[in-house]
Amino acid sequence: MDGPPAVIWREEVERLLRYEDLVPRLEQALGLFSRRDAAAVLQPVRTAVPLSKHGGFFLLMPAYMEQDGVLCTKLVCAYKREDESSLPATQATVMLLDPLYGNVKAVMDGEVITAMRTAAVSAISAKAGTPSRVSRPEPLRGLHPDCIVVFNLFNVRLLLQVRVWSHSKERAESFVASLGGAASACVLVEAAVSGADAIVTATRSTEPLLLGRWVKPGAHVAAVGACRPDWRELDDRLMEEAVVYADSREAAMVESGDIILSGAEVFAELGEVLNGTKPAHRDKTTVFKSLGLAVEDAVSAKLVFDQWEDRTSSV
Ligand SMILES: NC(=O)C1=CN([C@@H]2O[C@H](COP(=O)(O)OP(=O)(O)OC[C@H]3O[C@@H](n4cnc5c(N)ncnc54)[C@H](O)[C@@H]3O)[C@@H](O)[C@H]2O)C=CC1
Ligand SMILES: O=C([O-])C1=[NH+]CCC1
Repeated sequence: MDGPPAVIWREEVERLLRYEDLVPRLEQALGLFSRRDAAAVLQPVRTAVPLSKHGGFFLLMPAYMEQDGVLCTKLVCAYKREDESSLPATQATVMLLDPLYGNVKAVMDGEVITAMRTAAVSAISAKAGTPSRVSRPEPLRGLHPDCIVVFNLFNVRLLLQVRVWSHSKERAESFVASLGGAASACVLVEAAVSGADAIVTATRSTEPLLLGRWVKPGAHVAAVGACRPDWRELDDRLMEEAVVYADSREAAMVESGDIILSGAEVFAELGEVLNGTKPAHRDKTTVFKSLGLAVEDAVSAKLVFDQWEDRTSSV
């Protein structure tokens, strides 16, 4: 495509990206990534530039999928500080390029892509790591449509009850309200997680806030925050007792405070489980350390761009 890049912003990305298209592409991309086949995926560990003065960091996340003809990079800034700004703590922009000439085909909002692909990968990990005994025939009703789509897609029908904790009571309550009411806010982390089959941590905490002694044996934890080597969400006990999975081994050894500081070993990548080369220990306590992969953004951006081109050419 000649000419200036397409600019595809937030509302349009929200309209164009659907979990039912995204999830199979992510499963495939995670599997390809874990094969370490350079013709399928070339993705270095991302470049991180600390923004110490502002309590944040800047990440450059390139990926090249030769066989699929996808060349992409995401620029993302994430902050741990709390302030009065209404701007989100994680801000991202994705650029899709033509690998043949290097011209930029599209510049698109990366916040929706980041939020959706991260949630979908957590659901993929829960599908792999949650004991089958918690399955039930019908998902909990009344949840936000996004949750229902993700959980239905995977047959992860374990939502008997949803409990939410935030260090801000107002945020926990507003999140519960956004889920459609079929959830409850808890004042203590322990109350939110005790007895749970699946736990998601997605905070900007730099200290452990989920303690192993609260986690039911056999539970699955998707740990999404703590993406810097000195940040933590999970304590040493949980890291020692769990079988630990990660999206990328190399990234985990460089970026994950929960893994580096606890000395835990990464048993397998999620892609290896999806490829069938490593087992999912469903009946043990499992931790999936999510850091976020450029290849997840690349397949998401390709989906958005293909849909955008289809719509534009049919007008
Ligand atoms: N694994 C992945 O693929 C991705 C990870 N992230 C990471 O996930 C985390 C959450 O990101 P967003 O949802 O964009 O941020 P957010 O600001 O929307 O949500 C983070 C929540 O953490 C809370 N928080 C802040 N400090 C805390 C503390 N000390 N203890 C407990 N809670 C605290 C905030 O009040 C807020 O409710 C960040 O660490 C971010 O870097 C973000 C995007 C992708
Ligand atoms: O993958 C991602 O986009 C991010 N991981 C940590 C902060 C943002």
